[in-house]
Amino acid sequence: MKIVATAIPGCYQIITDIRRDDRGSFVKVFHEDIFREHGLATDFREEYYSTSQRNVIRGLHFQTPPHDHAKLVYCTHGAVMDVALDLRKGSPMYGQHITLELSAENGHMLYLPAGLAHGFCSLSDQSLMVYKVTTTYAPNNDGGVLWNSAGIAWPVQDPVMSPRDGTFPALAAFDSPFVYAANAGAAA
Ligand SMILES: Cc1cn([C@H]2C[C@H](O)[C@@H](COP(=O)(O)OP(=O)(O)O[C@H]3O[C@@H](C)C(=O)[C@@H](O)[C@H]3O)O2)c(=O)[nH]c1=O
Repeated sequence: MKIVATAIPGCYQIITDIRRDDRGSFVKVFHEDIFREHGLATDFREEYYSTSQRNVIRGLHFQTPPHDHAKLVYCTHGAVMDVALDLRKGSPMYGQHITLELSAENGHMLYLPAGLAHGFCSLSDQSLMVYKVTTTYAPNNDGGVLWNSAGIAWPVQDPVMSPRDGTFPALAAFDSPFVYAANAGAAA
């Protein structure tokens, strides 16, 4: 696997080696030594997945301190436009985002340090997204920023969304509890 820096400090695109043969494919998604060498968290505590139909947008989500976490995401079926938004006060990229395509075809993953919001738009009829996070689910610390308030060029204007995702504050009104630290890649 190749770990590639993005414009957001501590946030990495991870390019996996997809080994294809007559049976199908084989993809390694986690290697503790390689993650550690690059300063990425390795202490994942929970793992989950979701499926989304075409034009679904989920996000932009995070957990607040002290339950904030680093997150590794990848798509094992279909394709998504994935987004990471930097919410760390003092970060040179505060309020800015990156987008990249994650798909079963390209096998790319995204690693988000704590303090970033995450979201995606499903580009295929079915997208299966898998997550690993370094803290467990804390419903009272589960928050978000409004999907269309951060200048993201979403491919749909009228997405399928959860009611909750429409209630989050706009980025401009969001008082961030996250603070930028130089060792941004590590878990909280
Ligand atoms: C995130 C989460 C949700 N839930 C529950 C709450 C709810 O009943 C149901 C669905 O939750 P949500 O609507 O929040 O699911 P969803 O909108 O898919 O939330 C996800 O969005 C993407 C963008 C992320 O980055 C993820 O970390 C996560 O926040 O599952 C858990 O039990 N554990 C969890 O860790």
